Amino acid sequence: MKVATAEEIRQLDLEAIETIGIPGIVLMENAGLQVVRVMNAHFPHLKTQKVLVVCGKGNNGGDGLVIARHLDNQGVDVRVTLLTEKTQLKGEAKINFDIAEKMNLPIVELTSNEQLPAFRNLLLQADIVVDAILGTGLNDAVKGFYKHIIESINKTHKPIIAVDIPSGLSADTGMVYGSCIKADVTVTFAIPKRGVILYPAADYVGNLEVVDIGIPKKLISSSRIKVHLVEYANVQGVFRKRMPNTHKGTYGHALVIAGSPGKSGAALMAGRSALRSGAGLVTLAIPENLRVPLEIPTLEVMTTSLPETPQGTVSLEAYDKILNLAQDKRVAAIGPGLSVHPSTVELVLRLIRTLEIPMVLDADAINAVAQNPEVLLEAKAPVVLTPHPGEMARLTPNIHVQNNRIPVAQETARKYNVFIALKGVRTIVAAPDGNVFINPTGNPGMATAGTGDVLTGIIAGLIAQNIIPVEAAKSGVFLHGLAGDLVVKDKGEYGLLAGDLIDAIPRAIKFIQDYC
Ligand SMILES: NC(=O)C1=CN([C@@H]2O[C@H](COP(=O)(O)OP(=O)(O)OC[C@H]3O[C@@H](n4cnc5c(N)ncnc54)[C@H](O)[C@@H]3O)[C@@H](O)[C@H]2O)[C@H](O)CC1
Ligand SMILES: [K+]
Repeated sequence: MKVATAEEIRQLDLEAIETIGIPGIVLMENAGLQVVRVMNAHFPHLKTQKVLVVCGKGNNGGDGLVIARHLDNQGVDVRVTLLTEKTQLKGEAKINFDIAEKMNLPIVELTSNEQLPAFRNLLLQADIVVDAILGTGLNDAVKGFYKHIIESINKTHKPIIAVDIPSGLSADTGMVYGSCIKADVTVTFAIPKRGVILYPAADYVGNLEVVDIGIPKKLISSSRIKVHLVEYANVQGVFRKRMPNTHKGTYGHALVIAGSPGKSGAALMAGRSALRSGAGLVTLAIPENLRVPLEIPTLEVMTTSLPETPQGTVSLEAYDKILNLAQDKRVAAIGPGLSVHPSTVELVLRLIRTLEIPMVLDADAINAVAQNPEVLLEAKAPVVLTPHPGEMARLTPNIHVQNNRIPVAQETARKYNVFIALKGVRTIVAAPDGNVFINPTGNPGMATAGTGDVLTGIIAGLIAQNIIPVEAAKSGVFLHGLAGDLVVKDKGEYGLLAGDLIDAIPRAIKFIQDYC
């Protein structure tokens, strides 16, 4: 599903009105009716409830007036507060105000702080509040009178239905500036806006309902919107049923270059995750000193040892051996627990320049790249990077990563011609062609050591099976989060171990396959 900025949805709205000829008043009517439908679904006893609809001065307020009219038609006890003088209303919002006035709906104009006690009184009498104060037209942090109104609504702890987006939320960034309505249900129109998907703003959304307001689907699919929310249907094609006449060679061989003293677990987890994701074979290339300790726990994963530095990390001297090892592999995962020893860093940079198989770079491989990001432009094969926000910041030192997750990932992917999976709540996968995929799976239980190594192994395991990098990154991130969700369903969030995730991968794959 596409995910819009305020400008993109405005553009779609305009095209529906001007190019297709659907009058704006029709879109607003549909929007209002859909909110009423969702309210009826959420509140079976709506008819016995008192609803306060709080309307701002723009089209979001116009939607509110449509909602109030239809609730009144249903026999609901509805009141409207208009946070502007009626003379300020324009266009469709004014038309709907005039209709509501002629229908004798109880509308109170409230425009100043002196009237806040009257507003609080109305709030006290209400059972449900409809937030139609501000939508995608928000252009600044909410201050003054609007801020007081929003804070009064939040304080009542009554169910709040937000129209399109909770008022105060930036549709574009996922940030909340000033005050914001904390909704129980948000009914967003046509397609979700970035702000209702991304955190921290997503915390204000409650249950998200995406409703059709009559903007033609073809307009949406042909629009230039490049940001998507990943859904089950988008990843099911990656996990197809296997053909009977196949063998482990069919599912590819992954090379994992990882580990250093004290970090053998990272290597092992990446290797096991690649196998759990369906790779036919995995070879773990580790520094010599880890070979014996890893011999027993690796079981299904093969190991091979590499020349090491005096500190026991993989050294530049391993270069020729790795080139040889890469000959019959479909992918190389590089980085988990590798260290940033200068010789190791030099090795990583040389491998990026010369390997001719796709690479998944994580952890210390990303730290190596951060020393010279231009090396990515010399890569001969596709590169997937899986940075957490701290690693991303090392690649893009002048930008605040967490406040700009989509643009940072998108621009870095374009600039260096790589695929990026920027980890964190709502992992962002960005491709060099500008496409961005927001991942909905995962949970805070996964904020624990080693889950990043698991993701690296999953993506490598999928590429080993000839899944193209963008699909491997997108579906790998989805699978990883889903495995975490399944574990949490059984065991709760506390004490989840990365190893639990690895064991849940097959179940998560089956869950995706069976989902309908
Ligand atoms: N295709 C659709 O999705 C449709 C959406 N509709 C609804 O229209 C709004 C967007 O309407 P718009 O008039 O552009 O903006 P708003 O109603 O959000 O508010 C604009 C209004 O508020 C002022 N303002 C902006 N920021 C602030 C602030 N921080 N404090 C105070 N006032 C502020 C601004 O100056 C304007 O006057 C969309 O969300 C949907 O709800 C259509 O109904 C149907 C099609
Ligand atoms: K709103």
